[in-house]
Amino acid sequence: MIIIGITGGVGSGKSMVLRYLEREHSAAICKADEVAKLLQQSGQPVFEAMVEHFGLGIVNESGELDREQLRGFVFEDEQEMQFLNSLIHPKVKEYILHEIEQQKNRHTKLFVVEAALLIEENYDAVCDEMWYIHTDESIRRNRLKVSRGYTDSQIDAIIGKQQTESVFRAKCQTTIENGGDFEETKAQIIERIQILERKMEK
Ligand SMILES: CC(C)(COP(=O)(O)OP(=O)(O)OC[C@H]1O[C@@H](n2cnc3c(N)ncnc32)[C@H](O)[C@@H]1O)[C@@H](O)C(=O)NCCC(=O)NCCS
Ligand SMILES: Nc1ncnc2c1ncn2[C@@H]1O[C@H](COP(=O)(O)OP(=O)(O)OP(=O)(O)O)[C@@H](O)[C@H]1O
Repeated sequence: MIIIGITGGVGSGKSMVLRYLEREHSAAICKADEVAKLLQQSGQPVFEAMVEHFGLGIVNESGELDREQLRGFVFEDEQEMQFLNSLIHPKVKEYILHEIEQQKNRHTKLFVVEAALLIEENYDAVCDEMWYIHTDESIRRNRLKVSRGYTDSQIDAIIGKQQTESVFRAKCQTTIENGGDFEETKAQIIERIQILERKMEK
């Protein structure tokens, strides 16, 4: 099984690349933020620990996590973010490692894990190679404003918590440029997958 780690800054197009790999290259995919969301549901130990630390203000009327409230606590405060990360990330990794084992048992050929934080969490040790999805910041800002209604200050806060472009480039074996039409992105992916497949056949 080939394991690819997909990373890059907020709004760079990681999810879009992941969806394409699932649809067109039959990849089994895993999104770390979806795993984190599962673990943050009420009744889970992570949920209880978050409420104990941040208070009932982060619980909405349905008794679930109010993500916007929690966002207000952590993206502006390094210590609070570190606390949240230390609570969630080891459990996310445990879940993903288990998923990888299951996919190996099913003889899956291509497994792709996606997160903005793969480098911080040392997923390079787990992946055969890491891909950096690169899109210029100005394009990411425009896309995020249109698609998610993010404001510049929300985007600033998230970017401030993520790796710089030079770190992403240094730590990833492949950079996929996604600032243009997605057809151009696909062409780069196809080329890279072919190289990887030839490597794995040897
Ligand atoms: C603070 C939370 C509740 C805000 O939720 P919300 O739905 O508003 O935003 P969402 O989760 O979609 O995050 C928005 C973007 O912020 C970035 N981001 C999220 N968590 C982090 C983090 N811990 N560090 C740096 N960037 C992050 C990602 O690029 C993400 O796409 C949420 O981001 C969270 O619980 N984060 C901690 C868990 C985590 O690290 N998840 C990401 C991968 S494991
Ligand atoms: N090549 C492209 N051309 C036009 N729009 C794009 C392209 N790639 C991605 N987008 C759009 O940009 C937005 C952000 O993309 P996406 O959600 O895939 O980013 P992401 O890196 O997964 O974000 P996050 O870090 O928040 O998880 C989406 O609305 C997506 O449709």
